[in-house]
Amino acid sequence: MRVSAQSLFNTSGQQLPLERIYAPIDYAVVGQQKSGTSTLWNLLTWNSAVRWAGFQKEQFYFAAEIPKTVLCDQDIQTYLGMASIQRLRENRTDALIGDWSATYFSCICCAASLRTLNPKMKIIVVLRDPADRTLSRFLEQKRHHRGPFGAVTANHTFASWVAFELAELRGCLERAAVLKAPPGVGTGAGGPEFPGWGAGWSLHQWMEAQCYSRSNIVGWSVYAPFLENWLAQFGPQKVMVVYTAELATDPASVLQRLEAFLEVPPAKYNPDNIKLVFNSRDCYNWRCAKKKGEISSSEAASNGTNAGIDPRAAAFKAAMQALVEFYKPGVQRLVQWADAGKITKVPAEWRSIYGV
Ligand SMILES: Nc1ncnc2c1ncn2[C@@H]1O[C@H](COP(=O)(O)OS(=O)(=O)O)[C@@H](OP(=O)(O)O)[C@H]1O
Repeated sequence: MRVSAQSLFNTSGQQLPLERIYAPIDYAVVGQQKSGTSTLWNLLTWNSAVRWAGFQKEQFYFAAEIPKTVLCDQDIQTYLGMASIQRLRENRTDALIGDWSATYFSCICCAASLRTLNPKMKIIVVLRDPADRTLSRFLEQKRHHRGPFGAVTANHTFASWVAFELAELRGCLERAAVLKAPPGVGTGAGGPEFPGWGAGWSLHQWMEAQCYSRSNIVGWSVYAPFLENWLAQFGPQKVMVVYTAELATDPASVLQRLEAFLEVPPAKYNPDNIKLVFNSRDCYNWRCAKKKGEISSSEAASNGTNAGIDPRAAAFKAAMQALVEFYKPGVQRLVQWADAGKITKVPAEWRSIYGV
């Protein structure tokens, strides 16, 4: 990126220190994809002390949508240039700069890369009811034929896709289980509280996490291994979990909590604006805002596709139930961490839906 000498001066003619312009990012909202990250981006950045890296919401710099594009050893200098863009644009270096790539949460090496970039970085994770996230991502791909999973889902209904991806995942997990260390070897008693990639995970845990990270629609909703990995690198004090459900019911509290976490002065938000929903199934775009009442049901939004999204159909109900069973152990782990005060309390609905 080219920087003119002029752009290094702020409006009052004072020189901006180069080491601040090109300083690493201060925080990252790492995902999860399809959990309301676009809404949060639009809401939280109404606070002028909170800015983002690059020109748009997501950079996909260290990981894109498909795991094979994970690039944890990407060029640092270019990345620092991305961090400088909003600082230069606004002629200031006092705002926080964050990376909003929702693909990082499931990227196994990204936590280590970001910690190397800035060990003081604050990490924000947005989590949605796992089965709902899966449905959301599937529907998006059905409607976006040119999306990364548009072609492979084209001939599938939701039920047939869930059966297919669950079978793939279970096969992968079985192969990973062969690597399970015998008792007393690897992590376990005496190991770190939150092990992660390069930070205490055994080969078995690494491969298991890979199974989920290579399964974008179903596997990315298994949050526990990914969250454990971020907690391993940053520790519970620097990782804040927010749930989509709270963003829906009480966005003002979520924003206040995040401002306190990021240690920025609180902004005054327009009460109507913070109720908006961005990037919904009725308008796939990071900046597209809808009022809640304007968003159609998943069933209605799937009209014209062969997605088979019908809450009354036995096949659809069975697929949702299969997902609930599959996600239950992961949700259980989140509940344990929440009960131990390590992460934000899990929404009450999750406890009843997942029976934990
Ligand atoms: N406030 C609030 N309440 C309830 N639901 C919400 C909210 N904000 C976003 N959403 C839903 O989150 C989905 C979009 O998530 P993301 O913006 O993270 O998607 S993306 O990863 O950037 O593609 C998208 O889900 P679907 O509509 O099911 O596709 C949004 O409707």
